[in-house]
Amino acid sequence: MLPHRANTDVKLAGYDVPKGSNVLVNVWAIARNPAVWKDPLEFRPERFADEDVDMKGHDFRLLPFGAGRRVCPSAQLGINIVQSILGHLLHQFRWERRSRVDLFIAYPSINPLCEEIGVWQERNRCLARIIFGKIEIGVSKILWQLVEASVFSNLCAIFSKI
Ligand code: HEM
Repeated sequence: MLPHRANTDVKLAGYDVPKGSNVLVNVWAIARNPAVWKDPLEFRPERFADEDVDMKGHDFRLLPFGAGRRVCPSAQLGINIVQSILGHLLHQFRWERRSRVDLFIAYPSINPLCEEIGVWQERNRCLARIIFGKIEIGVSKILWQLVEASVFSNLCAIFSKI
């Protein structure tokens, strides 16, 4: 989330937050808090199917689009884009799942599968790979490229020539 600023003195969870303070909500830590999520380091996306979790800022356990007055105004557009990209990828390419071990995400320094801490994150290793002829591409890598540069159509054009 972007930095927010307290526009009044406020007491939050027992802490005094003076007016004018810059507040950084550590969404990374919330998402990995075992008090919030069961087995938080386990890559188990179906956990979201088991629970009714709002992701547009009403459920503070999951805040991909932030929350409050500065919540992402294009949350629904973002969701639609990601779903569309994923649908195209699943439809157009043959997928293979890597070993079970590779599906786990661990804290940095414990495991080479770690993520770097930063404004955004990219997995060190891919969770799956796309096979296209002799070419293999890590999914995290390709998704990264798609989101960053919107190169999906270019990518398809390139692949169709190989
Ligand atoms: C999956 C895609 C997206 C994600 C995960 C995302 C996430 C976020 C997050 C976390 C914030 C900060 C909210 C906060 O600090 O409380 C934000 C703000 C914002 N996003 Fe997005 N966003 C996405 C797509 C988009 C798209 C497609 C657009 C525009 C077409 C967009 C426009 C904005 C704008 C203008 C803000 C600033 C809002 C403000 O400060 O009032 N976002 N987004």
